[in-house]
Amino acid sequence: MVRIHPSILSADFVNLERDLERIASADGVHLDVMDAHFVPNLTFGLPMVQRIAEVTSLPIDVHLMIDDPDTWALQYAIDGVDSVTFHAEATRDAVALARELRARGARAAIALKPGTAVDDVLEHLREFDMVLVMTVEPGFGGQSFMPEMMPKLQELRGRADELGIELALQVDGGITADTLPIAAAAGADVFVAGSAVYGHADPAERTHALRLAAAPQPGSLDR
Ligand SMILES: O=C(CO)[C@H](O)[C@H](O)COP(=O)(O)O
Ligand SMILES: [Co+2]
Repeated sequence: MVRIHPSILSADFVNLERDLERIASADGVHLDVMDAHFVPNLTFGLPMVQRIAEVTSLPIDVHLMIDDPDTWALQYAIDGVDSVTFHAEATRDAVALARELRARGARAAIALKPGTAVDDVLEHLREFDMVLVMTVEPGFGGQSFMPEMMPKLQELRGRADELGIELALQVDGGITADTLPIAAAAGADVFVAGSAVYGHADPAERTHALRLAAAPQPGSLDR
């Protein structure tokens, strides 16, 4: 099943409740937590995630771009948070952290920066509910999609199919109505979009346009 998860990174933080209502037809909302250490940008932390969880009924997908998620990620497994994603590059023991997140009722997800290979994740694929393949360098919205990440998606989807496990494959960075079908064809099924949704006057319409872009076209060989 295709899922569209707008990122509020490009929303109006002063009118956030209004901007959340504008994406009511989405499947989830993606919250980018950045600490100005793991990535060279600073956004928000747990108090903001807690408050958003109080005002939206959308499942929340937290993307932690922070150092030391082994220490901090569990705090984000609160009511309303569907999945917590931590970066492979920042984590000491990804399997242990994923198990702890699951024990707390959150879906566990691991993210890979563009320069990070899939090998370690492939070895432990059953431990994760979702893998996030970054299609930009994490830190900022509005960057260009990296099509060279598609083999990672193909490899992950192939291994998940071999193992017979349900694995969500998320892409984040530069997703538009033009790039989404490329990622979908490579095996992605959860699509994060920040500027493609909130960089336009009508985020509801843009959310709908992304969903249409994800629908298999007649005659295509897409999954
Ligand atoms: O994790 C992120 C950046 O590190 C954001 O989720 C992502 O970049 C969304 O922005 P856009 O769709 O504009 O690329
Ligand atoms: Co993100």
